[in-house]
Amino acid sequence: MASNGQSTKPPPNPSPLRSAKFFQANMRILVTGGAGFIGSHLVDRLMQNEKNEVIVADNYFTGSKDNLKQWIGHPRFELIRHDVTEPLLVEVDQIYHLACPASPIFYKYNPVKTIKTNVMGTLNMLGLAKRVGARILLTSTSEVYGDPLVHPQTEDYWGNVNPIGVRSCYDEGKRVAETLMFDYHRQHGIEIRIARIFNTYGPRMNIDDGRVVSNFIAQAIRDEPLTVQLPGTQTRSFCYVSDMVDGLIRLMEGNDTGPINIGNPGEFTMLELAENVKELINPDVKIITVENTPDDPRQRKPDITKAKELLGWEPKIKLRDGLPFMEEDFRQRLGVPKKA
Ligand SMILES: NC(=O)c1ccc[n+]([C@@H]2O[C@H](COP(=O)([O-])OP(=O)(O)OC[C@H]3O[C@@H](n4cnc5c(N)ncnc54)[C@H](O)[C@@H]3O)[C@@H](O)[C@H]2O)c1
Ligand SMILES: O=C(O)[C@H]1O[C@H](OP(=O)(O)OP(=O)(O)OC[C@H]2O[C@@H](n3ccc(=O)[nH]c3=O)[C@H](O)[C@@H]2O)[C@H](O)[C@@H](O)[C@@H]1O
Repeated sequence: MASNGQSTKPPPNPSPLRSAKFFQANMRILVTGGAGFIGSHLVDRLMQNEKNEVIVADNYFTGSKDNLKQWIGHPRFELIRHDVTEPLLVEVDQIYHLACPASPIFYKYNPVKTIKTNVMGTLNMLGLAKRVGARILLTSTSEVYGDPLVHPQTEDYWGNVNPIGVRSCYDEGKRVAETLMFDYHRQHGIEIRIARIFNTYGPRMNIDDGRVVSNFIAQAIRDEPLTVQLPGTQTRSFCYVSDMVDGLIRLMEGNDTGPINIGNPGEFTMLELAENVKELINPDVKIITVENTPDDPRQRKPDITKAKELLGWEPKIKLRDGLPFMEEDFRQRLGVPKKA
Protein backbone atom coordinates (compact mmCIF):
# COMPACT_ATOMS: atom_id res chain seq x y z
CA MET A 1 0.00 0.00 0.00
CA ALA A 2 1.19 3.51 -0.75
CA SER A 3 1.24 6.09 1.99
CA ASN A 4 -1.85 7.75 0.51
CA GLY A 5 -3.80 4.55 1.11
CA GLN A 6 -4.02 3.46 -2.52
CA SER A 7 -2.62 0.19 -3.78
CA THR A 8 0.17 0.46 -6.33
CA LYS A 9 2.33 -1.71 -8.53
CA PRO A 10 5.79 -2.47 -7.20
CA PRO A 11 8.29 0.09 -8.54
CA PRO A 12 10.37 -0.78 -11.60
CA ASN A 13 13.91 -1.96 -11.00
CA PRO A 14 16.02 0.90 -9.69
CA SER A 15 19.09 1.93 -11.59
CA PRO A 16 22.08 -0.36 -10.89
CA LEU A 17 23.89 2.83 -9.84
CA ARG A 18 22.02 2.79 -6.54
CA SER A 19 23.96 -0.26 -5.39
CA ALA A 20 27.16 0.24 -7.38
CA LYS A 21 30.21 -0.15 -5.18
CA PHE A 22 32.91 1.27 -7.38
CA PHE A 23 31.37 4.55 -8.45
CA GLN A 24 32.74 7.73 -6.98
CA ALA A 25 29.18 8.87 -6.37
CA ASN A 26 26.53 6.71 -4.74
CA MET A 27 23.57 8.83 -5.71
CA ARG A 28 23.14 10.58 -9.04
CA ILE A 29 20.55 13.33 -8.77
CA LEU A 30 18.88 15.34 -11.53
CA VAL A 31 17.57 18.80 -10.61
CA THR A 32 15.40 20.33 -13.35
CA GLY A 33 15.17 24.09 -12.97
CA GLY A 34 18.34 23.93 -10.88
CA ALA A 35 19.60 27.28 -12.21
CA GLY A 36 16.63 29.06 -10.64
CA PHE A 37 16.07 30.48 -7.18
CA ILE A 38 15.01 27.43 -5.10
CA GLY A 39 16.79 24.99 -7.43
CA SER A 40 20.22 26.58 -6.98
CA HIS A 41 19.89 26.56 -3.18
CA LEU A 42 18.84 22.91 -3.38
CA VAL A 43 21.91 22.16 -5.52
CA ASP A 44 24.15 23.87 -2.93
CA ARG A 45 22.75 21.61 -0.22
CA LEU A 46 22.93 18.41 -2.30
CA MET A 47 26.53 19.14 -3.33
CA GLN A 48 27.56 19.34 0.34
CA ASN A 49 27.10 15.56 0.48
CA GLU A 50 30.17 14.01 -1.13
CA LYS A 51 28.19 10.93 -2.11
CA ASN A 52 25.97 12.97 -4.41
CA GLU A 53 26.58 13.69 -8.07
CA VAL A 54 24.28 16.45 -9.31
CA ILE A 55 23.06 17.09 -12.85
CA VAL A 56 21.13 20.31 -13.53
CA ALA A 57 18.89 20.63 -16.60
CA ASP A 58 17.64 24.15 -17.24
CA ASN A 59 16.65 26.32 -20.22
CA TYR A 60 17.64 29.57 -18.39
CA PHE A 61 14.24 31.20 -18.96
CA THR A 62 14.18 32.62 -15.43
CA GLY A 63 17.31 30.99 -14.04
CA SER A 64 20.95 31.75 -14.65
CA LYS A 65 24.35 30.05 -14.72
CA ASP A 66 25.48 32.70 -12.28
CA ASN A 67 23.40 31.01 -9.54
CA LEU A 68 25.54 27.87 -9.99
CA LYS A 69 28.92 29.46 -10.64
CA GLN A 70 30.48 27.92 -7.54
CA TRP A 71 29.82 24.42 -8.92
CA ILE A 72 30.64 24.81 -12.62
CA GLY A 73 33.74 22.68 -13.27
CA HIS A 74 33.29 20.58 -10.11
CA PRO A 75 33.79 16.86 -10.87
CA ARG A 76 30.51 15.87 -9.18
CA PHE A 77 28.50 18.55 -11.02
CA GLU A 78 27.12 18.82 -14.54
CA LEU A 79 25.03 21.57 -16.14
CA ILE A 80 22.93 20.88 -19.23
CA ARG A 81 21.03 23.47 -21.28
CA HIS A 82 17.81 21.59 -21.77
CA ASP A 83 14.13 22.36 -22.12
CA VAL A 84 12.02 19.84 -20.21
CA THR A 85 9.29 19.95 -22.87
CA GLU A 86 11.74 17.71 -24.77
CA PRO A 87 12.69 14.22 -23.52
CA LEU A 88 15.97 13.85 -21.62
CA LEU A 89 18.07 10.71 -21.52
CA VAL A 90 20.28 10.51 -18.43
CA GLU A 91 20.93 7.79 -15.87
CA VAL A 92 19.88 9.02 -12.43
CA ASP A 93 18.56 7.74 -9.10
CA GLN A 94 16.53 10.74 -8.02
CA ILE A 95 14.82 13.58 -9.88
CA TYR A 96 13.90 16.88 -8.24
CA HIS A 97 11.56 18.32 -10.86
CA LEU A 98 11.42 22.10 -10.38
CA ALA A 99 11.59 23.41 -13.94
CA CYS A 100 8.80 25.97 -14.40
CA PRO A 101 8.69 29.76 -14.20
CA ALA A 102 7.30 30.68 -10.78
CA SER A 103 6.76 34.43 -10.74
CA PRO A 104 3.30 35.38 -12.04
CA ILE A 105 4.73 37.94 -14.50
CA PHE A 106 6.97 35.26 -16.02
CA TYR A 107 4.47 32.42 -16.08
CA LYS A 108 1.87 34.72 -17.67
CA TYR A 109 4.40 36.00 -20.25
CA ASN A 110 4.03 32.89 -22.43
CA PRO A 111 1.13 30.94 -20.91
CA VAL A 112 1.11 28.24 -23.58
CA LYS A 113 4.78 27.53 -22.87
CA THR A 114 4.03 27.48 -19.11
CA ILE A 115 1.35 24.84 -19.47
CA LYS A 116 3.56 22.84 -21.84
CA THR A 117 6.35 23.01 -19.27
CA ASN A 118 4.03 21.75 -16.55
CA VAL A 119 2.32 19.02 -18.55
CA MET A 120 4.86 17.85 -21.16
CA GLY A 121 7.79 18.62 -18.87
CA THR A 122 6.35 16.49 -16.05
CA LEU A 123 5.38 13.74 -18.51
CA ASN A 124 8.94 13.65 -19.86
CA MET A 125 10.46 13.52 -16.37
CA LEU A 126 8.04 10.75 -15.35
CA GLY A 127 9.02 8.84 -18.49
CA LEU A 128 12.64 9.21 -17.47
CA ALA A 129 11.85 8.09 -13.89
CA LYS A 130 10.06 5.04 -15.28
CA ARG A 131 12.90 4.11 -17.64
CA VAL A 132 15.65 4.31 -15.01
CA GLY A 133 13.62 3.46 -11.87
CA ALA A 134 14.32 6.84 -10.28
CA ARG A 135 12.33 8.45 -7.48
CA ILE A 136 10.81 11.76 -8.60
CA LEU A 137 9.77 14.79 -6.56
CA LEU A 138 7.51 17.48 -8.07
CA THR A 139 7.51 21.02 -6.72
CA SER A 140 3.82 21.77 -6.88
CA THR A 141 2.33 24.90 -5.41
CA SER A 142 -0.18 26.33 -2.97
CA GLU A 143 -1.77 27.78 -6.12
CA VAL A 144 -3.45 24.38 -6.63
CA TYR A 145 -5.82 25.61 -3.86
CA GLY A 146 -6.70 28.63 -6.06
CA ASP A 147 -8.57 31.33 -4.13
CA PRO A 148 -9.10 29.00 -1.16
CA LEU A 149 -12.42 28.72 0.65
CA VAL A 150 -10.76 26.70 3.44
CA HIS A 151 -8.31 28.40 5.76
CA PRO A 152 -5.60 27.41 6.59
CA GLN A 153 -5.19 25.05 3.63
CA THR A 154 -4.90 21.33 4.35
CA GLU A 155 -3.72 18.85 1.73
CA ASP A 156 -7.14 17.22 1.45
CA TYR A 157 -8.74 20.49 0.26
CA TRP A 158 -9.43 20.22 -3.50
CA GLY A 159 -9.20 23.92 -4.19
CA ASN A 160 -11.14 26.72 -5.82
CA VAL A 161 -9.40 27.30 -9.13
CA ASN A 162 -10.49 29.23 -12.21
CA PRO A 163 -9.80 26.86 -15.14
CA ILE A 164 -9.84 29.60 -17.80
CA GLY A 165 -8.18 32.55 -16.07
CA VAL A 166 -4.82 34.20 -16.65
CA ARG A 167 -3.24 32.19 -13.80
CA SER A 168 -4.62 28.85 -15.05
CA CYS A 169 -1.56 28.00 -17.16
CA TYR A 170 0.30 27.76 -13.87
CA ASP A 171 -2.21 26.52 -11.29
CA GLU A 172 -4.12 24.16 -13.59
CA GLY A 173 -0.78 23.14 -15.12
CA LYS A 174 0.49 22.11 -11.69
CA ARG A 175 -2.77 20.31 -10.95
CA VAL A 176 -2.34 18.23 -14.11
CA ALA A 177 1.29 17.64 -13.16
CA GLU A 178 0.12 16.25 -9.79
CA THR A 179 -2.42 14.04 -11.60
CA LEU A 180 0.30 12.69 -13.90
CA MET A 181 2.51 11.94 -10.90
CA PHE A 182 -0.22 9.87 -9.21
CA ASP A 183 -1.22 8.11 -12.45
CA TYR A 184 2.40 7.04 -13.06
CA HIS A 185 2.59 5.96 -9.42
CA ARG A 186 -0.56 3.82 -9.58
CA GLN A 187 -0.11 2.53 -13.13
CA HIS A 188 3.65 2.05 -13.28
CA GLY A 189 4.74 1.89 -9.64
CA ILE A 190 6.94 4.98 -9.91
CA GLU A 191 8.18 6.29 -6.55
CA ILE A 192 6.75 9.80 -6.34
CA ARG A 193 6.92 12.74 -3.92
CA ILE A 194 4.80 15.91 -4.22
CA ALA A 195 5.60 19.10 -2.32
CA ARG A 196 3.03 21.89 -2.30
CA ILE A 197 5.26 24.88 -1.83
CA PHE A 198 3.97 28.12 -0.31
CA ASN A 199 5.56 31.52 -1.12
CA THR A 200 9.29 31.20 -0.66
CA TYR A 201 11.82 34.04 -0.52
CA GLY A 202 15.54 34.54 -0.04
CA PRO A 203 18.81 35.52 -1.71
CA ARG A 204 19.15 34.96 -5.49
CA MET A 205 15.53 35.79 -6.32
CA ASN A 206 15.50 37.76 -9.57
CA ILE A 207 15.58 41.42 -8.56
CA ASP A 208 12.84 42.47 -10.97
CA ASP A 209 10.89 39.23 -11.03
CA GLY A 210 7.66 40.83 -9.82
CA ARG A 211 7.09 38.71 -6.73
CA VAL A 212 6.10 40.69 -3.71
CA VAL A 213 9.10 40.18 -1.39
CA SER A 214 11.66 40.83 -4.12
CA ASN A 215 9.67 43.85 -5.34
CA PHE A 216 9.39 45.45 -1.89
CA ILE A 217 13.04 44.87 -0.98
CA ALA A 218 14.33 46.23 -4.30
CA GLN A 219 11.95 49.20 -4.03
CA ALA A 220 13.06 49.96 -0.44
CA ILE A 221 16.73 49.84 -1.44
CA ARG A 222 16.15 52.05 -4.50
CA ASP A 223 14.11 54.58 -2.46
CA GLU A 224 11.06 53.85 -4.60
CA PRO A 225 7.54 53.55 -3.13
CA LEU A 226 6.47 50.05 -2.06
CA THR A 227 3.66 49.02 -4.43
CA VAL A 228 0.95 47.27 -2.43
CA GLN A 229 -1.56 45.80 -4.84
CA LEU A 230 -5.18 46.39 -3.83
CA PRO A 231 -6.84 45.67 -1.50
CA GLY A 232 -3.64 45.08 0.54
CA THR A 233 -5.54 42.89 3.01
CA GLN A 234 -4.82 39.75 0.94
CA THR A 235 -2.51 37.43 2.89
CA ARG A 236 0.49 35.23 2.17
CA SER A 237 2.77 33.07 4.34
CA PHE A 238 6.46 33.41 3.55
CA CYS A 239 9.03 30.64 3.93
CA TYR A 240 12.78 31.27 3.94
CA VAL A 241 14.60 29.31 1.25
CA SER A 242 16.89 27.28 3.55
CA ASP A 243 13.84 25.95 5.41
CA MET A 244 12.23 25.09 2.06
CA VAL A 245 15.29 23.15 0.86
CA ASP A 246 15.40 21.24 4.13
CA GLY A 247 11.71 20.28 3.69
CA LEU A 248 12.19 19.17 0.08
CA ILE A 249 15.13 16.91 0.95
CA ARG A 250 13.26 15.37 3.89
CA LEU A 251 10.30 14.69 1.62
CA MET A 252 12.51 13.06 -1.03
CA GLU A 253 14.28 10.91 1.55
CA GLY A 254 11.13 9.97 3.51
CA ASN A 255 8.48 7.35 2.83
CA ASP A 256 5.41 9.44 2.08
CA THR A 257 4.26 10.30 -1.43
CA GLY A 258 2.54 13.51 -0.35
CA PRO A 259 1.16 15.86 -1.41
CA ILE A 260 2.61 17.66 1.58
CA ASN A 261 2.39 21.39 2.25
CA ILE A 262 5.81 22.94 2.77
CA GLY A 263 5.63 26.53 3.90
CA ASN A 264 5.78 28.85 6.87
CA PRO A 265 2.40 29.30 8.59
CA GLY A 266 3.23 32.88 9.71
CA GLU A 267 0.56 34.83 7.80
CA PHE A 268 0.83 38.50 6.77
CA THR A 269 -1.32 40.92 4.81
CA MET A 270 0.57 42.67 1.99
CA LEU A 271 0.22 45.93 3.93
CA GLU A 272 1.84 44.28 6.96
CA LEU A 273 4.64 42.96 4.77
CA ALA A 274 5.22 46.46 3.38
CA GLU A 275 5.31 47.89 6.94
CA ASN A 276 7.88 45.27 7.95
CA VAL A 277 10.09 46.00 4.94
CA LYS A 278 9.81 49.75 5.56
CA GLU A 279 10.73 49.42 9.22
CA LEU A 280 13.63 47.02 8.65
CA ILE A 281 15.11 48.38 5.43
CA ASN A 282 14.12 52.01 4.77
CA PRO A 283 11.93 53.89 7.26
CA ASP A 284 11.70 56.87 4.85
CA VAL A 285 10.16 54.93 1.98
CA LYS A 286 6.50 55.54 0.97
CA ILE A 287 3.88 52.82 0.74
CA ILE A 288 1.39 53.27 -2.13
CA THR A 289 -1.51 51.17 -3.40
CA VAL A 290 -1.76 50.08 -7.04
CA GLU A 291 -4.17 48.01 -9.15
CA ASN A 292 -4.11 44.25 -8.67
CA THR A 293 -4.17 41.52 -11.32
CA PRO A 294 -7.15 39.15 -11.93
CA ASP A 295 -7.78 36.10 -9.73
CA ASP A 296 -5.29 37.06 -7.02
CA PRO A 297 -5.90 34.64 -4.11
CA ARG A 298 -7.25 36.54 -1.09
CA GLN A 299 -5.73 34.42 1.64
CA ARG A 300 -3.08 31.76 1.89
CA LYS A 301 -1.64 29.91 4.88
CA PRO A 302 -0.41 26.32 5.01
CA ASP A 303 -1.56 23.79 7.54
CA ILE A 304 1.75 21.98 8.11
CA THR A 305 0.54 19.24 10.48
CA LYS A 306 1.43 16.57 7.90
CA ALA A 307 4.94 17.93 7.35
CA LYS A 308 5.51 18.01 11.11
CA GLU A 309 4.21 14.49 11.67
CA LEU A 310 5.54 12.72 8.59
CA LEU A 311 8.78 14.59 7.92
CA GLY A 312 9.60 15.97 11.37
CA TRP A 313 9.86 19.33 9.56
CA GLU A 314 8.89 22.84 10.48
CA PRO A 315 10.37 26.16 9.43
CA LYS A 316 12.94 27.79 11.69
CA ILE A 317 13.38 31.26 10.18
CA LYS A 318 10.81 33.97 10.92
CA LEU A 319 10.04 36.60 8.28
CA ARG A 320 11.73 39.42 10.22
CA ASP A 321 14.90 37.32 10.50
CA GLY A 322 14.91 36.25 6.84
CA LEU A 323 14.31 39.67 5.27
CA PRO A 324 17.73 41.08 6.32
CA PHE A 325 19.55 38.14 4.61
CA MET A 326 17.74 38.99 1.42
CA GLU A 327 18.41 42.71 1.84
CA GLU A 328 22.15 41.99 2.10
CA ASP A 329 22.10 39.96 -1.15
CA PHE A 330 20.02 42.58 -3.01
CA ARG A 331 22.25 45.45 -1.82
CA GLN A 332 25.29 43.60 -3.10
CA ARG A 333 23.74 42.92 -6.50
CA LEU A 334 22.28 46.44 -6.84
CA GLY A 335 25.52 48.01 -5.60
CA VAL A 336 23.74 50.07 -2.91
CA PRO A 337 25.39 49.82 0.53
CA LYS A 338 23.32 50.32 3.69
CA LYS A 339 23.30 53.94 4.90
CA ALA A 340 25.43 54.43 8.01
N1 LIG B 1 9.27 30.33 -5.06
C1 LIG B 1 8.03 30.07 -4.69
O1 LIG B 1 7.46 30.79 -3.89
C2 LIG B 1 7.33 28.84 -5.20
C3 LIG B 1 6.07 28.55 -4.66
C4 LIG B 1 5.40 27.42 -5.13
C5 LIG B 1 5.98 26.57 -6.05
N2 LIG B 1 7.21 26.89 -6.54
C6 LIG B 1 7.78 25.99 -7.54
O2 LIG B 1 9.16 25.75 -7.27
C7 LIG B 1 9.89 25.64 -8.50
C8 LIG B 1 11.05 26.61 -8.50
O3 LIG B 1 10.58 27.93 -8.30
P1 LIG B 1 11.59 29.16 -8.19
O4 LIG B 1 10.95 30.15 -7.29
O5 LIG B 1 12.95 28.68 -7.94
O6 LIG B 1 11.46 29.75 -9.67
P2 LIG B 1 12.57 30.19 -10.73
O7 LIG B 1 11.82 30.84 -11.84
O8 LIG B 1 13.65 30.94 -10.06
O9 LIG B 1 13.16 28.79 -11.20
C9 LIG B 1 12.60 28.01 -12.20
C10 LIG B 1 13.72 27.41 -13.05
O10 LIG B 1 13.14 26.58 -14.07
C11 LIG B 1 13.75 26.90 -15.31
N3 LIG B 1 12.79 26.55 -16.38
C12 LIG B 1 11.61 27.14 -16.65
N4 LIG B 1 11.01 26.54 -17.68
C13 LIG B 1 11.83 25.53 -18.08
C14 LIG B 1 11.79 24.55 -19.10
N5 LIG B 1 10.76 24.48 -19.97
N6 LIG B 1 12.82 23.69 -19.22
C15 LIG B 1 13.88 23.75 -18.37
N7 LIG B 1 13.98 24.65 -17.40
C16 LIG B 1 12.98 25.53 -17.25
C17 LIG B 1 14.06 28.37 -15.23
O11 LIG B 1 15.04 28.81 -16.15
C18 LIG B 1 14.53 28.48 -13.79
O12 LIG B 1 15.90 28.21 -13.65
C19 LIG B 1 8.87 25.88 -9.61
O13 LIG B 1 8.42 24.61 -10.07
C20 LIG B 1 7.73 26.60 -8.93
O14 LIG B 1 6.50 26.36 -9.56
C21 LIG B 1 7.89 28.00 -6.15
O1 LIG C 1 3.38 30.14 -3.18
C1 LIG C 1 2.82 29.82 -4.20
O2 LIG C 1 2.21 28.79 -4.31
C2 LIG C 1 2.88 30.74 -5.39
O3 LIG C 1 3.20 31.99 -4.88
C3 LIG C 1 3.53 33.00 -5.73
O4 LIG C 1 2.34 33.59 -6.30
P1 LIG C 1 1.75 34.85 -5.52
O5 LIG C 1 1.40 34.50 -4.13
O6 LIG C 1 0.68 35.46 -6.34
O7 LIG C 1 3.04 35.76 -5.46
P2 LIG C 1 3.36 37.27 -5.64
O8 LIG C 1 3.39 37.68 -7.05
O9 LIG C 1 4.59 37.48 -4.84
O10 LIG C 1 2.13 38.03 -4.97
C4 LIG C 1 1.81 37.91 -3.59
C5 LIG C 1 0.85 39.01 -3.21
O11 LIG C 1 1.54 40.23 -3.23
C6 LIG C 1 0.85 41.20 -3.97
N1 LIG C 1 1.86 42.10 -4.58
C7 LIG C 1 2.73 41.65 -5.51
C8 LIG C 1 3.70 42.48 -6.03
C9 LIG C 1 3.74 43.82 -5.58
O12 LIG C 1 4.58 44.65 -6.01
N2 LIG C 1 2.85 44.23 -4.66
C10 LIG C 1 1.92 43.40 -4.13
O13 LIG C 1 1.14 43.83 -3.25
C11 LIG C 1 -0.01 40.42 -4.96
O14 LIG C 1 -1.17 41.14 -5.29
C12 LIG C 1 -0.34 39.18 -4.15
O15 LIG C 1 -1.50 39.40 -3.40
C13 LIG C 1 4.58 32.50 -6.69
O16 LIG C 1 5.04 33.46 -7.51
C14 LIG C 1 4.16 31.25 -7.39
O17 LIG C 1 5.15 30.74 -8.19
C15 LIG C 1 3.92 30.24 -6.34
O18 LIG C 1 3.54 29.05 -6.89
